[in-house]
Amino acid sequence: MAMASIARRKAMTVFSSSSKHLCSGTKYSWILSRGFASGSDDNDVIVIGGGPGGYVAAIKAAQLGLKTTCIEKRGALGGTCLNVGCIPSKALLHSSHMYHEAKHSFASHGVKLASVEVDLPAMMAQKDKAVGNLTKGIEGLFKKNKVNYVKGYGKFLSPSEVSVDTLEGGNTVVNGKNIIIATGSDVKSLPGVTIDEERIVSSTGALALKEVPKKLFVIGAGYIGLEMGSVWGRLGSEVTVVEFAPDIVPTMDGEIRKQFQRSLEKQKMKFMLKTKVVSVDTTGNGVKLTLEPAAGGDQTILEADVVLVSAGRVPFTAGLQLDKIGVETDKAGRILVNDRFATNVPGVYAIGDVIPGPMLAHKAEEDGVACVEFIAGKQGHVDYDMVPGVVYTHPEVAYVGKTEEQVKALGVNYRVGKFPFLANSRAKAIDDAEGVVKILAEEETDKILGVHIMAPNAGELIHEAVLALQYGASSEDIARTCHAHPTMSEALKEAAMATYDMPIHI
Ligand SMILES: Cc1cc2nc3c(=O)[nH]c(=O)nc-3n(C[C@H](O)[C@H](O)[C@H](O)COP(=O)(O)OP(=O)(O)OC[C@H]3O[C@@H](n4cnc5c(N)ncnc54)[C@H](O)[C@@H]3O)c2cc1C
Ligand SMILES: NC(=O)c1ccc[n+]([C@@H]2O[C@H](COP(=O)([O-])OP(=O)(O)OC[C@H]3O[C@@H](n4cnc5c(N)ncnc54)[C@H](O)[C@@H]3O)[C@@H](O)[C@H]2O)c1
Repeated sequence: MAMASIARRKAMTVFSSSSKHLCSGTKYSWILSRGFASGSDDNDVIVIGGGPGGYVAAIKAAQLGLKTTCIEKRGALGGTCLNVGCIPSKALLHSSHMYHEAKHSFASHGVKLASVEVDLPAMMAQKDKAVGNLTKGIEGLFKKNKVNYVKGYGKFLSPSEVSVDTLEGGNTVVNGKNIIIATGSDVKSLPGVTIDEERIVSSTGALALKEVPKKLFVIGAGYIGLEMGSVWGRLGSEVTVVEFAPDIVPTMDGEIRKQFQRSLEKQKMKFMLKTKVVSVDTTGNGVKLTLEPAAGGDQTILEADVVLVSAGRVPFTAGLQLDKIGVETDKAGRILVNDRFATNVPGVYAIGDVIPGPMLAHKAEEDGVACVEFIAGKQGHVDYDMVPGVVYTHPEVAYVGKTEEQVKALGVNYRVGKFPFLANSRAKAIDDAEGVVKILAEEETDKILGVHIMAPNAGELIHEAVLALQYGASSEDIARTCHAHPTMSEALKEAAMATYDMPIHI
């Protein structure tokens, strides 16, 4: 019966009424009434910003037959994610993990090495190669899909005209019926902490340090702080993370977060929670930090070689001249959009990090596709409740849906099923068994509400759970689905069994 319910729900849930961006929309009929270009030089769609939101929107628009131009100021496509974010950080996470494994784990697998050394320039070169290949790949996709690419800084002259100061030094004006703002985000600065990208670095500087700092101080225990802290910690830095909040990664399920913090502490990462940085002094050789409890109290002075500022990111709209056309933003500077990504100015849309919602590349991509589908008169679909989050440390932590704290706050009766990787045969076979799968399901219906995984490859394992949530599956649906043996995925099946019944292997 459970299997049948998967198919039944499939039809119901993908385009369910709870989906965020599905409006039949007479209210927004002006979007379509602007029409598409017809043989003039005008574009159907102009996209400002070539990051995961912008470049994906541009390609999709072209695939839908719309004449499309993408304007990007950095001289390379892929945005923050490909150039100074997701890709270079994952390259360094992988390289530093290999070094750490070679140094600390290979011998227990019977692989003996005379010596293991870090060659930082070679590590950086491998990262740069990965970035270069991928950004050039997007240029290739633009050519293949006939997206016009303008390299330069875009600013609005009117709701249908964008002036571009080109990287070659000239200026050109691009016209379009529909304009999508996909200008992304930038690092959030802290008062009294001036980023010089050498001793006080943002994530961009932390991805390109010339030597391994002896002491690295990280401000903010979020995604960037923990990922980049892991990279440099594995390469030999003493890493201390200061966090204003009482917990690391505030969006994570509390129980998983505690286990995760213990795991990072075992890797020698130190945490100072409920603490704030009062000032940073760079007049001497190193950096002197004055710290204070978040609630006030005695100050402490610490020294570090490098300080990473990773206290969040803010939407980036500088120089766009939004005020000229009257686009509304909220107090945080995020562009306000309706369920179809339309701003208050007819014909102007916004997607990705520059609008409210999770600041994640895959969310920006989904926004981009849905936005141009609406522009083309089709239905688009993005559900922010179904956007997975992954912290790419070792082990990784991945999650989708509600945390236990959120389920409790909703007053829903629920069950919890857990399964540790210590009881998973594949994890034991490869001697990498730290972690757990935790599933939350509604007691009455068994419908899955949230899935939280800490495991070496949690970022891959989570997608079965995302699909299950998206299709409204029950824990029994997952438990009765055949999983290959021996795989880490079997831990998800066992956790599902533990949710509505009993697991076999523990
Ligand atoms: C260190 C780091 C690691 C990250 N890792 C991950 C990860 O592993 N997974 C994940 O999902 N997310 C990750 N992120 C977040 C991810 O990078 C962003 O969510 C994503 O890039 C947002 O995409 P976007 O298209 O909205 O904006 P962006 O990628 O910021 O792209 C916006 C682009 O617009 C351009 N632009 C801005 N203004 C103008 C203008 N006026 N004219 C022309 N061009 C303009 C910018 O140059 C930029 O290239 C990471 C971020 C950082 C900093
Ligand atoms: N793996 C990924 O998907 C990934 C990786 C890196 C970045 N990102 C994205 O980039 C964004 C930015 O990353 P981030 O780590 O800078 O932000 P974040 O929002 O993930 O974490 C920032 C942390 O800094 C803390 N903080 C804020 N002000 C502080 C202060 N004054 N002192 C001490 N702590 C302070 C916050 O409480 C929070 O825990 C994230 O929102 C995330 O969406 C994602």
